[in-house]
Amino acid sequence: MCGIIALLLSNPDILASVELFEGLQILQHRGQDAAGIVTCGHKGRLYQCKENGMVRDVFDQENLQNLIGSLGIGHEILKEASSLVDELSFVIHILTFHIFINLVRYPTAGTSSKSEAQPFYVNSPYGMVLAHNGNLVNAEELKNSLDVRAHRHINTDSDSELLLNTFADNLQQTGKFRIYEEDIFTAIKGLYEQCIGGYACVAMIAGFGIIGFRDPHGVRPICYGTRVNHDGFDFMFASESVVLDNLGFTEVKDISPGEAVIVTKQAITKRKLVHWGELTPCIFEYVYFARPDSVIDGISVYRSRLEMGEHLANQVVKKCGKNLDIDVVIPKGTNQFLDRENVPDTSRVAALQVSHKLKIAYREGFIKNRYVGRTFIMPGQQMRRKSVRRKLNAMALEFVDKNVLIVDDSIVRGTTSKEIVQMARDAGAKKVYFASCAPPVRYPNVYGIDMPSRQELVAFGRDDDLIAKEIGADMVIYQDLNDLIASCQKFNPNITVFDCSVFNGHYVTGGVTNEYLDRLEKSRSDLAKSSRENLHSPEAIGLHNLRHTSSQASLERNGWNGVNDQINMEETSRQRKERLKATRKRKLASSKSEEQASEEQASEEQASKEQVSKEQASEEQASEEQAVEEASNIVKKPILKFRNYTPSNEEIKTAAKIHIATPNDLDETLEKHVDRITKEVEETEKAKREEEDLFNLAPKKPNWDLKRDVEKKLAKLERKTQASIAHLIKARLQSDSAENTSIGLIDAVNAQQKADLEDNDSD
Ligand SMILES: O=P(O)(O)OC[C@H]1O[C@H](OP(=O)(O)OP(=O)(O)O)[C@H](O)[C@@H]1O
Ligand SMILES: NC(=O)CC[C@H](N)C(=O)O
Repeated sequence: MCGIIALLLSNPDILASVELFEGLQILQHRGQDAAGIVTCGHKGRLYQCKENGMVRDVFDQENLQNLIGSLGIGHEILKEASSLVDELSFVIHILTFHIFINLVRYPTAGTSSKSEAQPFYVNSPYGMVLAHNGNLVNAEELKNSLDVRAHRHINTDSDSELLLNTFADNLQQTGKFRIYEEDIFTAIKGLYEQCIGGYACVAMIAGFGIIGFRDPHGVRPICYGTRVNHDGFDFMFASESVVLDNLGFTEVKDISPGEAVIVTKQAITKRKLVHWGELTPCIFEYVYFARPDSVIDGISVYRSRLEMGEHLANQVVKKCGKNLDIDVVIPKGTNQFLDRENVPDTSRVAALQVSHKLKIAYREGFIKNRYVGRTFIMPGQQMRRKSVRRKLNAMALEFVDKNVLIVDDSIVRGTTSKEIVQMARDAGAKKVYFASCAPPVRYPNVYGIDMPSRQELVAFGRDDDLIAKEIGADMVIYQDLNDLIASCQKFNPNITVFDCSVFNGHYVTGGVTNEYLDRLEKSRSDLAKSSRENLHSPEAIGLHNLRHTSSQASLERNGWNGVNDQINMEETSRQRKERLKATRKRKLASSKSEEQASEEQASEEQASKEQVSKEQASEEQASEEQAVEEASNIVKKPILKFRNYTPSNEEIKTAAKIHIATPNDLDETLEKHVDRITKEVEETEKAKREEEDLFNLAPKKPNWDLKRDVEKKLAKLERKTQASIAHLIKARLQSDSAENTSIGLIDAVNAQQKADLEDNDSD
């Protein structure tokens, strides 16, 4: 699963990267394995930073500041890695983590190399980048067609590269030197017909704008919103509405299936391009993936989870009947702290409702360590299992001598349920019942959730009793699929079908054959990935940046998604600051000419003499600032500016200019705003035209064949022209109110004019 964002800011001097970074942090629960941002600077040049790791590991103040431009797209991804064979090999791999991460991680499509981290880039027919959430089921056919028909070189196994190249190829077919919205719509319409699967995409065309589009069945979520401020209007696409809410965007809408929305500095244009699809959003978003404070396709995720709890309580009563002997309802886990980086406590909302409905006490018996990420989206079975233990801690008091009902959002591989049932027993529970808000997961997901192998699903080929036995529970109680659908549909009855493929094996897009599922299983099961581990897989060419070392070091320190989390925050931040300092100095040194460097040295020496009484630390600081200032002659870096949001990252906070929007900022309607901008543009254009007229007095160049004959006449004409220009300038200077300062200049012009006239007469 991935989180995607695209942002266009009206003020060209504000860095889009800052809010893209904030947005990706808010979407961290959708993917923990890699993150990337690409921005577009003033001259249409693209800047990028993408790397393996959590958002906080990939970006820092320096690389955010180097992501120049007021528009950009961001992406974070969940990838999948192989299971490690046994506990011993797990330990070995943790110790040699740099090798581990290069060899065994694996995404939903393609490999896990950095070069396959999104966003992807192509340079033809325009500079284009794309990021997506989802998965294509006809990737092989597409790849073949792009090669044979379109002659496009596809360098990775990532389906994002295929989507981007299909889009680019379709644009190329329009044969235009400059594109317009119409051409983009034509290209995306073609893409809808060529690409089968679930995909929500954001793209950016250098120097043009940003684009959001969603597959014709609307399987994966994507929404957009606008924000009006003093500079104009800003526009953002995001996977979940919570990002838009947090960053102050309003008028939030979902992109409908088969629709595309194009946003430039001048206009927002949207169009539904195909009508053969029907909105079938993935129901697993509501069950597990999305944050409760998001609204997807008109359905509040939080409300749908409450409703799931209501229905689940009915199932408990149905299954236990008169023997209902539960003392306490306990959710799978409760976060130790509540802050914006937290992953959602998916089971908690439903568990509260179950307790309420059954009138049985609710207790938070499992406390979560927030530094350990979401285990379901972690690489490898051993790691998932170990992480559940590290992440959750059972409070014995809440379990001892009790019959407990543990409520979780889902049981997929059974890793979590098995571990926590055992933890409950170890803590002294008498009986352990396990209730799941989702029905049994029996089929693979092919639309972007990494559940590729039927064999790995604990419910595959097992009934409820066998599942209970497998996870060690006294009883397992599942949600009914119709009840799950009703829980979501209640809040948007217009949605008649959901993608429930993991529960019923029905794939709404078509094109998912048994052969495809077999292929998928063979290539992406934990077992298949584990044998890949031993293969050497060199890095493919990709647009990745030079941060491998630091990022790998960070992974070595923090472990994969926080699994190995002996986190020493101070040490981490100290090392990061040192790295930053060194990189900045290196960059400055290499980007300056020798002359500049020696000038700088001289001025640095001067500065240090003047400050000789100050402490060494502050001297260093000053010279660094001076160097940065000089470097800004090469690339002028705009100020980081946050709006409607106070950053949590201290480093960024100190470097940023915080601007909290007042209600007045939002008073203006979009229409009024656009009118105002139009007027401003017209006035500027008019002024420009008037200015230009003065200089259009210069004669046009003669035809070369006539030049010989008219050369003399031309020379005379030129002198006369000069005299006229001088005359005009003089007239303007005389009318100038600051007469005194103009006198010298008028005399000079007079003299020049006189000389010209004498020269003229002599002809
Ligand atoms: O049966 P499994 O294969 O273990 O998968 C299901 C579990 O995975 C998820 O937890 P996760 O730790 O990923 O998410 P959370 O942080 O939201 O609790 C989910 O909430 C279930 O507990
Ligand atoms: N989880 C996802 O949405 C995966 C996106 C894409 N298929 C990739 O593997 O990069």
